[in-house]
Order: sequence, then C-alpha cells, then structure tokens
Amino acid sequence: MDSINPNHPMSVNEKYMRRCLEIAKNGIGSTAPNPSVGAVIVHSDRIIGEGYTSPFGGPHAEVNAICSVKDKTLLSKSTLYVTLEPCSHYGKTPPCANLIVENKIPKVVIGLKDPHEKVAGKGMEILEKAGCSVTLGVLEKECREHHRRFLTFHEQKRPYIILKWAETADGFIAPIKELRNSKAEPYWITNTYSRQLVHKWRSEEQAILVGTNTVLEDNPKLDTRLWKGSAPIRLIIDKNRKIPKGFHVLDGKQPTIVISSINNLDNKIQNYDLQFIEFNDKIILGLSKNLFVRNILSVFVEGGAKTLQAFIDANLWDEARIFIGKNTFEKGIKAPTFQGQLTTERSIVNDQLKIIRNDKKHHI
Ligand SMILES: NC(=O)C1=CN([C@@H]2O[C@H](COP(=O)(O)OP(=O)(O)OC[C@H]3O[C@@H](n4cnc5c(N)ncnc54)[C@H](OP(=O)(O)O)[C@@H]3O)[C@@H](O)[C@H]2O)C=CC1
Ligand SMILES: Nc1c(N[C@@H]2O[C@H](COP(=O)(O)O)[C@@H](O)[C@H]2O)[nH]c(=O)[nH]c1=O
Ligand SMILES: [Zn+2]
Repeated sequence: MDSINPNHPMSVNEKYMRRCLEIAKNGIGSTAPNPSVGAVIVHSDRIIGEGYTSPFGGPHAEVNAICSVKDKTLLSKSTLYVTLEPCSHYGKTPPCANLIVENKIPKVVIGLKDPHEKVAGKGMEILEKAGCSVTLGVLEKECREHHRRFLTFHEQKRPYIILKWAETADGFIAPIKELRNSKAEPYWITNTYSRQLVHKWRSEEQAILVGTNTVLEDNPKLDTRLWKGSAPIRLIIDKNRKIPKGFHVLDGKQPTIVISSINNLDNKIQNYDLQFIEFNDKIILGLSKNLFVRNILSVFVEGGAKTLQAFIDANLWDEARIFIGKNTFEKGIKAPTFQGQLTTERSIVNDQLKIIRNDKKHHI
C-alpha cells in the first residue's frame, strides 16, 4: 500500500478526491443508514465516470461510477477514487470490491477505511489480493468530516446528534405564555430564510426529535415543506402519553416513534411506533443506545430547552446550530447553557447563525 506525504501540495490524488467529496454531498439525507459515498474514475488525467450512493437499498457510488463509463475497455487502464473503502459484504447489493476486481481496475485511491465491522479492511484486502494497487488516506480529514455521521454511528455505537434552536438577542427560546396565542403554534424568532435552511437541515438527517412541551405548545409538523428533500423520522418524547390525537406529529404523514414509559402501542395510528424506555437519570444514554439498535444514523434535536439541556448534560451531542434573532423577550424560557468550539459564524439577513462543535465528546 502506498503511503501519503501530508505536507505535499495539492496532488492529483487530492484533486480527484475533492471531486468525490463534492458529488458525495448529493446523497446526504437519502442513503442512511448507509454512508453517502462519492467515486470518480480517471483515465489519462480525465474523469471518465463518476457516481454517488443511490437512496437506501440502491447501488453504491462505485457501481454508479463504473456504470457511467461509456467505454468500459478503459477501466483496465484507469484509477478509481472513492471517499470510503469499497464494501466487501453482501448487503442489499453485492460487494463493490468484487465489482472493481471483475472490471480489472488496476488502481484504487481511498479516503478512509470503513469502520463498519463487516468491512473494516476486508474491502482493501480483496482488492490487494487481486493485484490492485491501493492507496489509503487521501484527504482523510475531509473524508472523516464528510462521513462524520456514519463514523460516529459505527465508532461510538450511537447516532450523530445535532442540537438546533433559535434564541432572542437576550437569550430566550420562547416568551412567557401570556404573550402567546392560545392556539398551539410556534412563536417565531427567526426569519423565513433561516427557517428554510432548517428545512434543508431536516432533510439531511435521518430523524428529528422534540420534547413533550414543544409539541403541546407549538404543535410542530417537523417536516421539510420548505425544501425538496425527504422528511426525517419524527421522535417524540412523551413519557406519560400526554399528546392527544389530532396533533400534527401523530398525523401519520411521516414515520413517527413516540418515546414513552408507557408500553402500549396504539395500532390505530398510521406510520407509528413506540419506543419504551425507562425515564431515569440515564435516559439520554439509554435512548442513544435504542436509536443505534434501530439503525438511526443521525438525530436533529429541535428543542425545547429541557430536552436540549438533557442532551448537553449527558454530553451526548456533536454539533449545536444556534440562530440568534434581533428581538428581545426579557422574560420567558431561557436558552440552554453549554460549551463547545465555535466553527462557523455568519448572518442570514438579520439573524446570526453560530455552529458549535462538541470538543469533549462522550464515548459510549
Ligand atoms: N426557539 C426555539 O428554537 C424553540 C422553542 N421552543 C419552545 O420551548 C418551549 C418548550 O420547552 P420546554 O418547556 O423546555 O420543554 P420540552 O419541549 O423540552 O419538553 C420537556 C418535557 O419533555 C419531557 N422530557 C424531555 N426530556 C426529558 C428527559 N430527559 N427526561 C424526562 N422527560 C423529558 C418531559 O415531559 P413530562 O413532564 O411529561 O415528563 C419534560 O417536561 C415551548 O414554549 C416552545 O415554543 C421549542 C423548541 C425550539
Ligand atoms: N421558534 C423557532 C423554531 N422553533 C422550532 O420549530 C418547530 C416548528 O416546526 P414546524 O411546525 O415544522 O414549522 C417548533 O416546534 C420548534 O421546534 N425554530 C426556528 O428555526 N426558529 C424559531 O424562531
Ligand atoms: Zn459498496
């Protein structure tokens, strides 16, 4: 296996790996629990084929890249670049490593070793045994960043957790009840552009989670109506089953899982499942383990304050995406308190957006 010099200026390998990462973005939100991989095939410094992972159950990136090559005779003189080690196991589709060997592709350049225990090195082994030259670790940092949900899931045995909320300039996520309508509906702090961005983000994650009070006070839909991507699975914390039928989250329009300490499933509700859980002081840890078993790769936590704080206090979160509006409430529900590393700060018209990473992650 070739080794990489990290101090080398942008190499040909990096140039094509960047393209892999670029196209891999197209699959985010539709491939879970599989990763969204990007692959390109290069002959004589020219891209002759490229592909990214199809929606879950469909062909992998390497298959799509190989299929896209018009003149298949060139494959035996080409290099395949791919963000993640080609798979070696029969899942919903046959192993990509075998397909690469069958097509006699002589060189494969890989960003990252697959942490999935069914692959983890076995894909590279198949390639090398067949005489293929394998280079590992090109733009590894960037590939880790792109595949962060998949890596967290397999390495930490829990979903990747993104917290998101909107707060006022004086740090409140909701005003006092007296200032709200009697009808259950959201009290908007952010502008329409920020709200559209939130719908894009919802489409990128496999599940979205909210607490009981948020449902009772906001009657949220938790869908992606302002974006074209698919809607996430709704996860609703409702310990004592306080949420009455008729609330949007129980409308059956999206798969919905109610997390409760009452273990009886209401079969009359469509698209609905129950996750029984003990509501003890380890509830977030227990829930993370349950969601791992359910093959949920990522969760977007949209509040309210108690729910967000529970994830922060358990140190089970990866990113926090916080909007700060211009207005003030003076009184109301305080935004969560936490610490992390600021990675992004920008304006969305009159809203501020901060993205913060958890630099002290809890491994379970
Ligand atoms: N600006 C924003 O971005 C957002 C604002 N909001 C606003 O926030 C308000 C709701 O926030 P908040 O009152 O903090 O409530 P939450 O929505 O966080 O719900 C809290 C309730 O959910 C259950 N729950 C959640 N987490 C746990 C846990 N770890 N253990 C046990 N039970 C849990 C409990 O219900 P029980 O008591 O039944 O056991 C708890 O009282 C609303 O007014 C809403 O408008 C909400 C979301 C986002
Ligand atoms: N108030 C507030 C937010 N509130 C969040 O959005 C939910 C409503 O979702 P939906 O019914 O699908 O539009 C609501 O319950 C809460 O979780 N979000 C924001 O980006 N900005 C805001 O100012
Ligand atoms: Zn594959």
